[in-house]
Amino acid sequence: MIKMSKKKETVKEIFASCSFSSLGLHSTLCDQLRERLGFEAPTKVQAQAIPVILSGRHVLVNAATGTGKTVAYLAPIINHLQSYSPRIDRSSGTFALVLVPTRELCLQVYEILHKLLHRFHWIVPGYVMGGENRSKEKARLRKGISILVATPGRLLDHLKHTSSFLHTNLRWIIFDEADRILELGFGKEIEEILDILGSRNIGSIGEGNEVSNVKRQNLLLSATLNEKVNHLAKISLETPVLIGLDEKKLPEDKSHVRFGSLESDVKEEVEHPSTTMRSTTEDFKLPAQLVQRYVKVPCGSRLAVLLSILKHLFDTEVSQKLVVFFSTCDAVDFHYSLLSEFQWSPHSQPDMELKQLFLRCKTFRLHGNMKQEDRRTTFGAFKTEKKALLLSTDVAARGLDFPKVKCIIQYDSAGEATEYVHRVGRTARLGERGDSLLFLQPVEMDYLQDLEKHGVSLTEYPLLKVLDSFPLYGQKPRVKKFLTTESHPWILSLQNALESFIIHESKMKKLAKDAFCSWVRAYTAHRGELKRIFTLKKLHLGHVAKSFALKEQPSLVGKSFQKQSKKRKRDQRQKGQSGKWKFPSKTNAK
Ligand SMILES: Nc1ncnc2c1ncn2[C@@H]1O[C@H](COP(=O)(O)OP(=O)(O)OP(=O)(O)O)[C@@H](O)[C@H]1O
Repeated sequence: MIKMSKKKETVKEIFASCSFSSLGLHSTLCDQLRERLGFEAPTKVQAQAIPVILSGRHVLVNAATGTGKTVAYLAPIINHLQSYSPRIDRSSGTFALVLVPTRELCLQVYEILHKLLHRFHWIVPGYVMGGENRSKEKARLRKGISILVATPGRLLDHLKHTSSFLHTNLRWIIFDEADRILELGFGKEIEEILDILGSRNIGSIGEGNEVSNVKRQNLLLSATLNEKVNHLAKISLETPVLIGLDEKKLPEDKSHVRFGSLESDVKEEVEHPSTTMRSTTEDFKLPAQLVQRYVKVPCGSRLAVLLSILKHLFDTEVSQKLVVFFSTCDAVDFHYSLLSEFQWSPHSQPDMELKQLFLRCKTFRLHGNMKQEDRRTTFGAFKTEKKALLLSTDVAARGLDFPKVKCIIQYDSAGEATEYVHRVGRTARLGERGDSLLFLQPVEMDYLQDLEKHGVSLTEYPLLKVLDSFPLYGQKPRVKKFLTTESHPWILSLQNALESFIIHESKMKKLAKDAFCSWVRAYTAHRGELKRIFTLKKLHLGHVAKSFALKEQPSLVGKSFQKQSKKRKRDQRQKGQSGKWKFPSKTNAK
């Protein structure tokens, strides 16, 4: 009963009490929303944004994760394009450009677009993104794409080198997940794109400029706001309508919403944030129904605790879908192989043979070093599963919409609070219930205060209670005796089993060593204030090794470490030269 009314309350908080048609959308489009996507009524963000976007104003949307921002911008654009008379066709080139930070998000937006355009066959959707075949993309651009979804690096490439890419009719530029685009280091590319398209704010965008005669309308969407987003808003939006922003976040003079002086550059803004929209702690928008917890785990027991919690979650809930975030690609690979191969039955005596896979659920992995095709397959497969586990780097943290994910585990801390918010935003979407769990070592507990400063507060996860619930050799541990995690018999036995598994499998040992080295490197890459909390000096590297089930600490000056450093530098050089994928300093991180 209580559950029902809570659900109703959440529905009320998320959805608006109007219909799509009352917002001014064409009836065929409303039918598509209902039939193809199953959307009966608009979310609040959609109800606010759609009429404003239909009116032609520039818009900045700052709304919580999973509140329906994608349709909020796609629907009004389609609505405009379907009404053009005479009808547009492929030969008119591109009318709308949706910029997204990652390839997965590119495909996700394209999929929704494709569904919405089902009955508007003359409006052609398409995408271009890193990792895809350039010549095939060129051919598609030559034929004409009306609404183009793109990652910035590849788009810039085509703008410079694909002469048949027609964009003189361009009317809309949309920055989806703008904060992420900028964090990935695409700021320069974005400015160049705006310049080439004649869409940089120099008073009146798109009017009378040399590139286009079409009146431009730019839209910027972001679940978090910061100085960089602020700068992008300043250079790309003209007197925008702000949606989802609290009064207190607006600049003093609300009648003329401005974003700092046009002469100022990013640096100036960082130094004088008061001249711009305030980027404060309140900028984080989290779904109200999200239950956020942390678990305090000594370094050496981290792996055993992670596996125990996963087992507990998958054993107690039939349809469990879960994402675990790691700091590096190597860590994802190691844990993925471990979970796919590690067999252990707690019911059998240590020397007996009876074994079964420790975690019985489908496990997937996703990170930036995987082949594009594998990334695509994982993305599609995890979406449709009902019971599954995804191990991922931050490549999955932004914008991706995996239906029915019940829990997010941040095994390695996200570092920046914005990243924390985006990771947990993969659950509790659109009013659904969701849990998040953050792993912290005792020396990292100050991170909670850092999150608190951003209005994010977490409660403690009852770890010992969960560990006590596991029967060991058919018996439950005698609860009162074991007051610490590391001395808990379940953890001790599991850790032993993990270590002896790794020591006997040379492939696993290699993966564990590589993961250890990249983990250490990523740990040292925390920046600013976070460096004080996540300090390698405070850690015992032997304990870190244990968290990769290694009995001994691998050498950090050994071959493997040097090889990885060289590979990293080589990768960075290549990425820098091609201007494709640039990541923040966290190595092996995506
Ligand atoms: N009006 C609606 N009715 C029902 N479901 C909806 C509606 N609008 C969006 N959804 C669903 O809600 C989920 C979240 O939507 P979407 O991915 O657009 O959110 P978002 O705000 O962009 O999230 P993020 O900030 O994480 O990118 C998706 O599964 C989408 O299909």
